[in-house]
Amino acid sequence: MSFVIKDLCLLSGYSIMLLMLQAYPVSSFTSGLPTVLVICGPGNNGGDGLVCARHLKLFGYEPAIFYPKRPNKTLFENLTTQCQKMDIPFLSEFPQEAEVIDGAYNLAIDAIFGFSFKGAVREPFGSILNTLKRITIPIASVDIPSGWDVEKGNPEGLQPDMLISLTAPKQSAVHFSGRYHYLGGRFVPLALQKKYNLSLPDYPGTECVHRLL
Ligand SMILES: NC(=O)C1=CN([C@@H]2O[C@H](COP(=O)(O)OP(=O)(O)OC[C@H]3O[C@@H](n4cnc5c(N)ncnc54)[C@H](O)[C@@H]3O)[C@@H](O)[C@H]2O)[C@H](O)CC1
Repeated sequence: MSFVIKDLCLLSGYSIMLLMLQAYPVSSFTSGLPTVLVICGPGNNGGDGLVCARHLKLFGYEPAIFYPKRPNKTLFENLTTQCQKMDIPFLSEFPQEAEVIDGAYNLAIDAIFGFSFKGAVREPFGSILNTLKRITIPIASVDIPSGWDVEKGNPEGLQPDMLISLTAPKQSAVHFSGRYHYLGGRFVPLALQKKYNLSLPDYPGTECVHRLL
């Protein structure tokens, strides 16, 4: 099972990076390399963020990672080591002021929570989300905007510029009001698509991503 999750994290992170390239190309940033703040949560959504950061670095972005709750699991330890070996900085503290983030970064990736988020947000993530709600640089959320109920969304929560649904959009995606909605990942075997009656797009050729909005 962990092998499957690892593969899916790798594919998800790679898809996320492809979508960032499409929506926010490096060439569109005129003053130096685009800096990206990647905020990673404690589960697989955070793992997607780590993989994404690594690929962004390979494609000319300057990612920095904030990863405050690191699970004691080989998969996440290995993903962390890979980022460290690529000289991607890990922040020891999260900037409290939205203006500091706006001044230091061009983009933010919200890889805090995905479909297993439940209940009231626990610290340190409550404070982090409150700060993220006040930043003005674009936020790209992985799978579900963090703090949203997987089905009902959260009108008071983060309102990202980009949503990257993985495998299939979750029900809360109908409440997304940002500019870009992409579907990343081409992971579902036909048998599962049939079993759950999923209506997924065709991915032409070797495409792994699909623009929905
Ligand atoms: N095919 C796919 O769709 C794939 C999706 N992937 C990504 O994995 C996440 C789901 O991962 P999972 O580990 O199940 O959960 P999360 O990352 O959403 O978070 C679990 C983590 O968060 C903690 N937590 C839950 N609620 C709270 C709360 N209220 N306050 C604080 N902390 C909370 C919980 O304790 C866990 O530690 C999915 O969305 C995709 O992004 C994979 O890449 C595989 C393919």
